[in-house]
Amino acid sequence: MNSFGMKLRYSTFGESHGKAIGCLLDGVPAGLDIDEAYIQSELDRRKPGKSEFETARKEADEVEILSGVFEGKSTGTPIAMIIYNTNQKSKDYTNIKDVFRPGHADFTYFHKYGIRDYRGGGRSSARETAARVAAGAVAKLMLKELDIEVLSGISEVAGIKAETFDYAKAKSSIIYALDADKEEEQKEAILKAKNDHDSVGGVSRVVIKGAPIGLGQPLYYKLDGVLADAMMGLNAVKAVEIGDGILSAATLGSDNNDEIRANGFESNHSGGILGGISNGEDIVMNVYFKPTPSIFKEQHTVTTTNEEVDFSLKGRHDPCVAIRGTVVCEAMAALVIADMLLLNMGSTMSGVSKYYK
Ligand SMILES: Cc1cc2nc3c(=O)[nH]c(=O)nc-3n(C[C@H](O)[C@H](O)[C@H](O)COP(=O)(O)O)c2cc1C
Ligand SMILES: C=C(O[C@@H]1CC(C(=O)O)=C[C@@H](OP(=O)(O)O)[C@H]1O)C(=O)O
Repeated sequence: MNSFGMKLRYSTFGESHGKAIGCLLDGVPAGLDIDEAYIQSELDRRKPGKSEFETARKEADEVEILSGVFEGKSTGTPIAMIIYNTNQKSKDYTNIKDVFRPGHADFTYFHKYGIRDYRGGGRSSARETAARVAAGAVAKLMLKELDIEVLSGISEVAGIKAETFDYAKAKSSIIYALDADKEEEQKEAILKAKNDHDSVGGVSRVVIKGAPIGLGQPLYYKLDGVLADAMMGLNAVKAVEIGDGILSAATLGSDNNDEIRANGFESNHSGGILGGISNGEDIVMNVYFKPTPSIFKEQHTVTTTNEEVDFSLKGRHDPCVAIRGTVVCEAMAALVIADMLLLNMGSTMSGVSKYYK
């Protein structure tokens, strides 16, 4: 179970090698056009097995809406969506039945729950993120009505950094690369690691365009805090930056401040958030993914009875999880922004009257 949000609440269910995964999204206002083809197109962007840069597990990720939608519109009741698993191949995982993969959640899940669902990591597999993308697609439909867009792409692979950020181009790139000049080098780094039975990390850059001034609560439930929580809650994410992020700790105030003119801000070092509240500029984040833990090199580990063993893994794994992870970052960002918008409707009297008119 995973949930966040004050007005727009969601949770997901299912395991990677179980029958199905899915989500329950509660709080979507009635009357929203639910474009099922759009929801499916978002799932298609994240689904596994599309290229050599991803896991070889092939899932169609066809989404079925079970509730909360009537004659193409949301009814204001919980929206449930389901995606059946079709390509599990659980026997590939029998050799990790009693051993913990270094870097994965196997060790901690076992010690916490005393149960070892070794079938592809069970609940801890990022297969679950398909359900997040389905929920996020509905949030994106809400945002579209308000001309708010969430975009993303890969800015970095194995330390090879993009110098330009072309979100339109990223949509057509097989690895969602933001910089056409760096794309080949980034692809080579992924394939080299894959051939070496290894993996690489990467960075997703996410931008939210068109968000109004005023999203986010001061002091608690801050927009930057909630966005960071949503991103850190994703599998393999190890750091999140808002705006200039880490760099800002090494800059002078005079360089870091975004000076203000009558027609707006002169720069956007803050990444569109001041005091936990959106300032009307683009909201910009960098989300850092570690290298895929499941690699095919021989490694030291221990068994469930704490015996030391050397083992080699089978199964189908992403050589760079950031590639598909970037689509999930967009979904999570959309859910946060939609939640903040709904929350804002009650933050002023005019918001309240507009909502209930
Ligand atoms: C889209 C996506 C795909 C992933 N694919 C794999 C994979 O194929 N193999 C793997 O071992 N980990 C994969 N991961 C990462 C693991 O799920 C993650 O590292 C694991 O659950 C442990 O959690 P932690 O890294 O957050 O500590 C993927 C993550 C994401 C976001
Ligand atoms: C199946 C997907 O990705 C999976 C994410 C994942 C992991 O450990 O996170 C491990 C691999 O699969 P399994 O759970 O079978 O080991 C990936 O193929 C998916 O994204 O749909």
